[in-house]
Amino acid sequence: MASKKKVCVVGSGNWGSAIAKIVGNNVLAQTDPFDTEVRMWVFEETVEGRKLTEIINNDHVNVKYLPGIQLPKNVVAIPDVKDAAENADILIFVLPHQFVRGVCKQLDGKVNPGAIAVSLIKGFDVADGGGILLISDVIREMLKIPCAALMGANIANEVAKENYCEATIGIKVKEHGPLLKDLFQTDYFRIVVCDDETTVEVCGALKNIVAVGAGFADGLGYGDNTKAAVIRLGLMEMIKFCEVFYPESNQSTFLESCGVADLVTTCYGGRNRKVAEAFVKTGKSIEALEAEMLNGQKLQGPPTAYEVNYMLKNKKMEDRFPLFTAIHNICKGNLEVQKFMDCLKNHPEHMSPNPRL
Ligand SMILES: NC(=O)c1ccc[n+]([C@@H]2O[C@H](COP(=O)([O-])OP(=O)(O)OC[C@H]3O[C@@H](n4cnc5c(N)ncnc54)[C@H](O)[C@@H]3O)[C@@H](O)[C@H]2O)c1
Ligand SMILES: O=P(O)(O)OC[C@H](O)CO
Repeated sequence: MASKKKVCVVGSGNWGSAIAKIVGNNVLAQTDPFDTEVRMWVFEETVEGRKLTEIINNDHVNVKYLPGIQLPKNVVAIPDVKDAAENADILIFVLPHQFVRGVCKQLDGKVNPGAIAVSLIKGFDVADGGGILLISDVIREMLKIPCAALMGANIANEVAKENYCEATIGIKVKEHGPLLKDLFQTDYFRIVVCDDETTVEVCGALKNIVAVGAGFADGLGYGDNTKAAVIRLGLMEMIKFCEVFYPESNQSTFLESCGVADLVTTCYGGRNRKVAEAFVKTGKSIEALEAEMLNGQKLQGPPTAYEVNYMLKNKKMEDRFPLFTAIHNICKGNLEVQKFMDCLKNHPEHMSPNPRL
């Protein structure tokens, strides 16, 4: 008889904890093929005098990152990532993208060579030579295991409350589709599997930049029509980005939850939007507001804007992506936020002749 598949969640922030709830319940309901214990790596910290791992293992709540939500008792918090990942068959990577290399370094040579990974991480990694890497590429290259991606319109607090939503799993290895769908799907979290893993992941990363722009528009006092324009121009740049840098990309993937749906939800309900609005209204730095407003949660939009700009600048292509470029420059203090409206008004999408006619 084949041994049961052991699952490890690498990360335990807001989304990491919400997904551990789903996966913990799903493995209990499907003891074939899954082992009933789900190990969750927790970056240890002290919360009100107690270790966070101790709180999660005794009270079954991540009081810091997902307060008020009961985690299943079979989700076991472990402070050492090597112990958490030991012998795992499925590794779910779900941590802020700025930490992924450091965590993979700790896991180097320690993961089961037959394991598969799935990345829920939104962002890029800057590469030598002026380019960027997908986070799944970093995981594949550092751990030498295959990696899928799960992205979608999934604000963690809403998913944790079991409000209906959808997600997209992008795979490169066909057999991973049904297994991962069984692991993640519930009646309130509906999954579509597609074979365009790259676009799934690129959408998840880029929409966070657009969400920062949506927050700027909100902070400047504009209404929903303006935000819709930010979303549309952002979407056009996302599509162009895939056409230019990932020509194998399939445009129909933008219609999955990982595409337009995630863009919309993030531009209305996400953390990037919220902090960007406060940036305009308070004049404080993004870093200060992240610390002040998010209680340890991390923004992905501003670092992703930097990573994208790093590549665009190196390739002398900033002017082809003026929205992404302006958002990065505003975050860095190189452009006044009031100039954001000029960026929208003068966007090449409005120039004649219309490139699509
Ligand atoms: N929160 C959401 O609604 C949501 C939804 C979908 C996808 N995502 C994506 O999931 C990924 C993880 O997001 P999240 O919301 O779970 O995290 P989060 O924003 O809650 O980040 C906090 C986590 O980072 C950990 N951390 C802090 N310092 C660290 C360090 N030096 N090294 C390693 N870990 C450290 C903390 O312990 C905590 O677990 C991100 O890429 C995010 O874009 C988030
Ligand atoms: O809160 P944000 O802005 O990090 O966005 C959360 C998720 O990515 C939405 O799917």
